[in-house]
Amino acid sequence: NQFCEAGIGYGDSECGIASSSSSKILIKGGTVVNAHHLEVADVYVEDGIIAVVKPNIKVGDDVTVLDATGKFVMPGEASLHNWVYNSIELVVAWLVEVAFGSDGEIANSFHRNDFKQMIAIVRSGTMLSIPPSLKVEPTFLPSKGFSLQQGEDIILGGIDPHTHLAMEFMGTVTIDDFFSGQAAALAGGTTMHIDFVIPVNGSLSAGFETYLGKAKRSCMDYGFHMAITKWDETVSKEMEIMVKEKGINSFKFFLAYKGSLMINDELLLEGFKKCKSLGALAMVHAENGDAVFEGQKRMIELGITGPEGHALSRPPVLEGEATARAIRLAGFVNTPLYIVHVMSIDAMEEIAEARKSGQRVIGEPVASGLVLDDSGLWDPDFTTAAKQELASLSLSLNYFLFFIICLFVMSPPIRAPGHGKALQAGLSTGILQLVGTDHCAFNSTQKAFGIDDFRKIPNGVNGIEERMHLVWDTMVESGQISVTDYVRLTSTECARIFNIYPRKGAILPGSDADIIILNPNSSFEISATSHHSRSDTNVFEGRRGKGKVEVTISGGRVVWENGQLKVAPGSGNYVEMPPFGYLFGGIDKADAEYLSSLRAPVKRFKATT
Ligand SMILES: NC(=O)NCCC(=O)O
Ligand SMILES: [Zn+2]
Repeated sequence: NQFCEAGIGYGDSECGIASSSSSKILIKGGTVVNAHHLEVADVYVEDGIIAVVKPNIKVGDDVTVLDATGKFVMPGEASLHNWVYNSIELVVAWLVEVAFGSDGEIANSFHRNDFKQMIAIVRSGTMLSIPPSLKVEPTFLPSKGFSLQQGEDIILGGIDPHTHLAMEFMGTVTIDDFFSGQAAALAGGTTMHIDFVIPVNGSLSAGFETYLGKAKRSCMDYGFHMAITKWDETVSKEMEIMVKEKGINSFKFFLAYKGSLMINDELLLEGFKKCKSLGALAMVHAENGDAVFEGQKRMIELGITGPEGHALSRPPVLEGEATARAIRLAGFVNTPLYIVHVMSIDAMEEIAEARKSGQRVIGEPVASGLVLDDSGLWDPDFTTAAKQELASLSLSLNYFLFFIICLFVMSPPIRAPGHGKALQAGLSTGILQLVGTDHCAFNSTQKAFGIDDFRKIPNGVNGIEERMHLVWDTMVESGQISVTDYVRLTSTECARIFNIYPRKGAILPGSDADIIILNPNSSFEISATSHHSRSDTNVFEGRRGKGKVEVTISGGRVVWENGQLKVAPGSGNYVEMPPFGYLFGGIDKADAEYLSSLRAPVKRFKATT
């Protein structure tokens, strides 16, 4: 039903089952964009797979035809089924949430906001009418050598390499689960994401099973990375099982979050060695956790307990230090390294140096780090905008300001103006390789855990729904990157790094039919009142830009069209990712060359007396 499909259901019992019938789709007249090439062509999809990409495909009447003339078609996926709108169910669920979730004035105030959003979603719900199907004529088989025309566009569905759905973190759980987070993703043109499994009491297998359970309500394809939070023989053996039997080919090490997820350099080295032997990619959250801990103490001693203390306690230099350390240790082991959420010039410069010297280091900026800055924390005019909202929500000014500022709390912090622009330049010049989100959303009630102490504000911001629009507007519209670069940075490079290309990340015959149609002449506006995340806030609130994802096709089914989502829990699939991706090519040769260059051990003869 619509309640479920809008991503705001609270239990399986309320949610409908996705249609399992396959569909045939022809996307007509768009500009098909791959990372390597752009062409005006039609795309014919059957049984969830791209079957033909060529101009002027003729089809029969059992095929759904989508007109993409004047638009870009890029990698994405869709699921057709009827959905029923039930506002009573929605309001009851909201009342339950208020009854069980209210904790004081702040919580209740923001539940009122929840309600406003829910009503807005309910009011906007309508059924999608699907155009009559047309039959495919057997003469239209994959072919090469057709001529290009000017003017229309189709684009690959985005892949988000970095999300945290249903994650237990800092005493709470992220507000978006695998259903609501993925519904939001699809509405924004992302058709696959890779989430981080957190081990349960250090057990990788238990963590994996737990996350498979969380992902049961998935409505699009997803893969897993896995965090390593301790080290012993069991962890080492389990890493092997994860890679060889469970489809995981990347492990993340946290150098921050002292006392919880953080590991030390000894463990990092063991982890890097193991990753290398398995052909698995090592990933690092790069901040010096010991120094952050010291910085936090310093802030509290200075009486700085508000959210600005978060940024002040973990400055860019601590991100730069940890990035440099991780890079050097990965270089020492000679294994490829992926730095997640690069937020500062300091970290980016370390990556640039390493890449210049030939080291295999991948840098991932995230949507928030690229387009936001920390000025909201310091700008005196900021209160003006806040007061206007305040009037409509009848909140106290202090609480309202506090929430707005808390929203921006993530780690590493969103930096001062200048860092984001530099990260954009890093992306356009190849220093950084792909864009993620680190979608780790909380609602205002959860952010309020840190009302008296910034160290208790759950770290994380949204982005899974906004990334494709923000990168298009910020990077393509401004002329910093081309349309093919856009596909590379938001989809193809992720698929290549995690070794699932060209099944994902390409519009080619045989690839999964994960496709979006993006209209470059349309525009978007971001707001918590219209987004599909369960959060009652949006860190990009009020942002407008050009370029709109008008259609999302996931696994060959239209899931987003005319501003309506048509998804159901349980329709998404786990994508296994094999080890030894392209980053591992030649590592063995480099090792052999290193060994042969040692001229050691030196043979020494003991002097006889
Ligand atoms: N980044 C953040 O603030 N939250 C998510 C956990 C992490 O990736 O560090
Ligand atoms: Zn992180």
